[in-house]
Amino acid sequence: MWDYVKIAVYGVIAVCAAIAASYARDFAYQVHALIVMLVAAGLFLWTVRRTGDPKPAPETGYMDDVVRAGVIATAFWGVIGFAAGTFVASQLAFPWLNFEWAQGHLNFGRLRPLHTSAVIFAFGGNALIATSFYVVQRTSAARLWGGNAAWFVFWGYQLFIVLAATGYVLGATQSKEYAEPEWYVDIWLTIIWVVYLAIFLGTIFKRKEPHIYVANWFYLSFIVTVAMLHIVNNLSIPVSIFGSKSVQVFAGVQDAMIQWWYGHNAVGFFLTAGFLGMMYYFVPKQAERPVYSYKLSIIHFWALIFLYIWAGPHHLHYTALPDWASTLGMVFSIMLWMPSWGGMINGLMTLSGAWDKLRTDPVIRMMVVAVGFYGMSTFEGPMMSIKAVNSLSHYTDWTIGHVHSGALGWNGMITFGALYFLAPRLWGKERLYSNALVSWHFWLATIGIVLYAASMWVSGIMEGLMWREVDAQGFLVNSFADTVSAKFPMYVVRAIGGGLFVLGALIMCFNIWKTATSAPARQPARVAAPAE
Ligand code: HEM
Ligand code: HEM
Ligand SMILES: [Cu+2]
Repeated sequence: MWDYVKIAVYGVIAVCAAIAASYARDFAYQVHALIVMLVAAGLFLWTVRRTGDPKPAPETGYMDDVVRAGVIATAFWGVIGFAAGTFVASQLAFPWLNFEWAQGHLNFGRLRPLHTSAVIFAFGGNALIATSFYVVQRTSAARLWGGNAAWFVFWGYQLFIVLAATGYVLGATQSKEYAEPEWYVDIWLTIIWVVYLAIFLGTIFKRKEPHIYVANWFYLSFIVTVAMLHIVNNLSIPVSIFGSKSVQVFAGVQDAMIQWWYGHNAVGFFLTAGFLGMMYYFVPKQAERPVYSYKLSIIHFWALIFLYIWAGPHHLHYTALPDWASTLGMVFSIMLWMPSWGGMINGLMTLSGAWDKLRTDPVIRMMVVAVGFYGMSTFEGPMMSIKAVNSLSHYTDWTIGHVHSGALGWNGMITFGALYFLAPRLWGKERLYSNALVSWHFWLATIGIVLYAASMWVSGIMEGLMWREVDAQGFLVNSFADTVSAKFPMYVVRAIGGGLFVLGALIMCFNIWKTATSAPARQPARVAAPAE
């Protein structure tokens, strides 16, 4: 019965998508309609062929297939996103890489959002979904709630990524940073996100462990807040149901404020709270030590989520935003330093009594560097939010350096650590294929980050100072083009740093692949064990 419902739904979607493709008012919309049509038609055929097959007995252990798929997707999108980053970095250094034949598709303007979405949503998002599914099952001693709904979230999310990425290259964008996808892609993501929330909550409700471990608090705040941010920032009215263009509901300074309320809290809840959930599970597990202070974890959780939500206006200093709002954002940003460092201290001190592991275990080294970069970028952020500092740093590469010390150092390294933790366990292996390769990855990535951050500090502060330099008569000394050409060496260094980072990620893919295929096996424990 259920199969027939599915067949009918897939069939209707495929037909509607075909109609939409034929009425499409723009090329991006048409391509998207065709992609949806093909996916729905494929699912239709697949379901038809399997209808009436005897159903396998329902599994009872932890649901790890979807986590395995998530690990592969994270590594895959990571390489794509880092490579895209290295390419756009090279385009800034060598403008001829904006090939004439690819104008309007593969030039910097089109590829930049492709990079940001690939790393944040495809790499980071898959890492968050996969690890949250793993962690919530282990800490609740319960199988994921909702059965195959987890697969819907996984594949639905990949479809979202493909629609977003192809949209950018074909020019469908609502021009809001980190929220570029157009209205129908936003609606699709909303549906996936609601199912994701249901699975996560459902698993927590049916937990056998009375206590809800703090990592789950962080994951939950990430899921709930991202839902809220996504819906409010994407309120828009499509120009036509058959076209990708839409018009934002908010306008002017209200739109800017909503956008940066979203943008800042995307950092706060997507790139921070979710990844803290990761830290709170994987660092203690890898170090084989309990969390340093459970009390601190609760205090810094509430302080963090309460403070983050007010800090958005620090992205709009010296704009049409009222002065008081900008001051409010600055004050909350400075206060945010405290809970951020509370989290960092809790992560680092979890190693107390196990510091020797830094010498022997490259995975724990990766996690410690991640937490260190988290501390650095959450010190730098509050400093940059001070209006006087921001008047220098804003619009410069300093911001880009800040972004990437958080993104590469914190998000990247903690994810690599989690993947290295997960790979042997998910594929039932005794250990990783090679710890030496983890060490190689560690050093390549660390040197890459240092080259990236250092070159951007130099270039950012230099261009900021060049822009404000005036002569005795009060005339500007430098033209804009002077500042651009002065940045050339730093741009080359940054691109080299990016290249090292990609190389490290490729080594990780190789290591995980070899772990899955040829590391010595271990007896897999597939039944739900007590919370671990
Ligand atoms: C190989 C690694 C990477 C390289 C070479 C790289 C390079 C770049 C470049 C060249 C830009 C554009 C800067 C500009 O417009 O001046 C950029 C922007 C950005 N990247 Fe990356 N990136 C890398 C990895 C990552 C990762 C892992 C993340 C996030 C998890 C990330 C997040 C971002 C964000 C959020 C922006 C926009 C920053 C802003 O608008 O202020 N990047 N990246
Ligand atoms: C206490 C924590 C933090 C504070 C107060 C903070 C503050 C700031 C400030 C003031 C800016 C510059 C705004 C501008 O001049 O345009 C900024 C930009 C940015 N920060 Fe942070 N930051 C923090 C942590 C982080 C972390 C941990 C990450 C990444 C994981 C991050 C990612 C970003 C991104 C992506 C931007 C660029 C936004 C854009 O213009 O596109 N921040 N942050
Ligand atoms: Cu912010």
